[in-house]
Amino acid sequence: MTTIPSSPSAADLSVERSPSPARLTPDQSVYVAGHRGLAGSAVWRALAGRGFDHLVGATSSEVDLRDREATMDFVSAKRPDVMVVAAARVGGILANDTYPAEFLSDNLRIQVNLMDAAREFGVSRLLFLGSSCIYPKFAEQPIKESSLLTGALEPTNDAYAIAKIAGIMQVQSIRKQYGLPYISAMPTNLYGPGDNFDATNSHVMPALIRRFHEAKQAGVDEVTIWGSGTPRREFLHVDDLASALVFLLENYDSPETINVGTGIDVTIRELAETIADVVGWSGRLRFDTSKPDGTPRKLLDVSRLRGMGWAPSVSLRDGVESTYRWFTGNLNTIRVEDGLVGLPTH
Ligand SMILES: NC(=O)C1=CN([C@@H]2O[C@H](COP(=O)(O)OP(=O)(O)OC[C@H]3O[C@@H](n4cnc5c(N)ncnc54)[C@H](OP(=O)(O)O)[C@@H]3O)[C@@H](O)[C@H]2O)C=CC1
Ligand SMILES: C[C@H]1O[C@H](OP(=O)(O)OP(=O)(O)OC[C@H]2O[C@@H](n3cnc4c(=O)[nH]c(N)nc43)[C@H](O)[C@@H]2O)[C@@H](O)[C@@H](O)C1=O
Repeated sequence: MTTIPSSPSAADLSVERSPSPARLTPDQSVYVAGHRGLAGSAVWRALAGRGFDHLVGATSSEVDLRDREATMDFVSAKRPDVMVVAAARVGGILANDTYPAEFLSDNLRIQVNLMDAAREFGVSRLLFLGSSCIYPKFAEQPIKESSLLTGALEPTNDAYAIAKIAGIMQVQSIRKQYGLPYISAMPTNLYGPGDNFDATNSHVMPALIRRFHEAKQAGVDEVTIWGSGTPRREFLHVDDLASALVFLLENYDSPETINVGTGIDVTIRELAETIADVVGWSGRLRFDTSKPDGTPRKLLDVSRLRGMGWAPSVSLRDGVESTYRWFTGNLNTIRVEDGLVGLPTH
């Protein structure tokens, strides 16, 4: 188990803090694109908790961000001061592997439309959310931001990764050509309240929370885990993500993307055992190796962000426990595309 690296010296601190960050102030209007999602809803909660009461949001049925005209019209009408780009087509390993055409097309259109509109209609500060899948499949671990584009991508999510890399390039191009302080951040695997708990298209954490819960409810004594259980993943609670993103909006102004994570990873088997223990289920784990493992390891080097003075606060055990409490308290409203055991299909 890797321990979180100690914070570098004060000298390093001066290297990363921007000379004049465009500070966030509660009187500013902030458009959180994707404000109902796992990450977007956490950012919304974090800003609201800091007294931001000019928050702007729209559902995908109100404004389909793949539609350029609708996106331009919305941003032109709202004229936000700040934009957080947390809207995207998102899914786990099987969803990415099954629908690469939509993951590429939808995400390119959403981010291009949003960032073109931001530049055109005077958004003074923007943060684009990428993902740790942008890095090479066999990047040296922990993965530094400088390893971007130094090797082949993981095939199960290369379409999504290319879209995200294009988003980083769009931020850098707007900075270079228009001089706007737009930034991008690369989070590790996220989890927490508001996640997508669909059995097939979700990420591993919500998928297993639901699967162990349903196994406990149904009294079954075996649960299937996809893959071999040997891949390692790093998991950041989404409230820690939101805290990091607000910190970056206030303190970071560089073209280089920046990793956001905990610096600690576990095997999928260890994760499954933790979730089973939290849910209170005991039985046999069966590993279905017909399902893809994906990248063997995806541990981010978070020393730059740590060196700026930010640190996560939610441990994996505490995060799984609080997420499971949220899950059981919101069974009637959680996002699934099929029915939960004992509940009608939404
Ligand atoms: N989940 C994870 O593990 C990780 C996520 N990220 C990144 O964080 C960001 C958010 O991901 P996450 O919160 O997990 O995703 P979610 O699926 O939870 O939320 C995505 C949001 O995007 C909105 N959206 C999707 N398509 C459209 C559209 N066509 N028009 C308008 N809005 C749309 C949805 O709106 P609505 O609800 O109204 O339909 C939803 O609010 C993404 O950029 C993702 O790449 C990065 C690393 C890890
Ligand atoms: C954030 C990141 O998320 C995706 O990459 P990923 O980290 O591989 O995503 P994942 O959470 O779906 O899987 C993690 C591991 O877990 C194993 N696993 C076991 N059992 C289940 C299971 O039941 N569901 C899922 N989804 N995975 C399972 C699974 O086999 C794999 O080895 C990218 O597509 C992209 O979206 C991206 O950027």
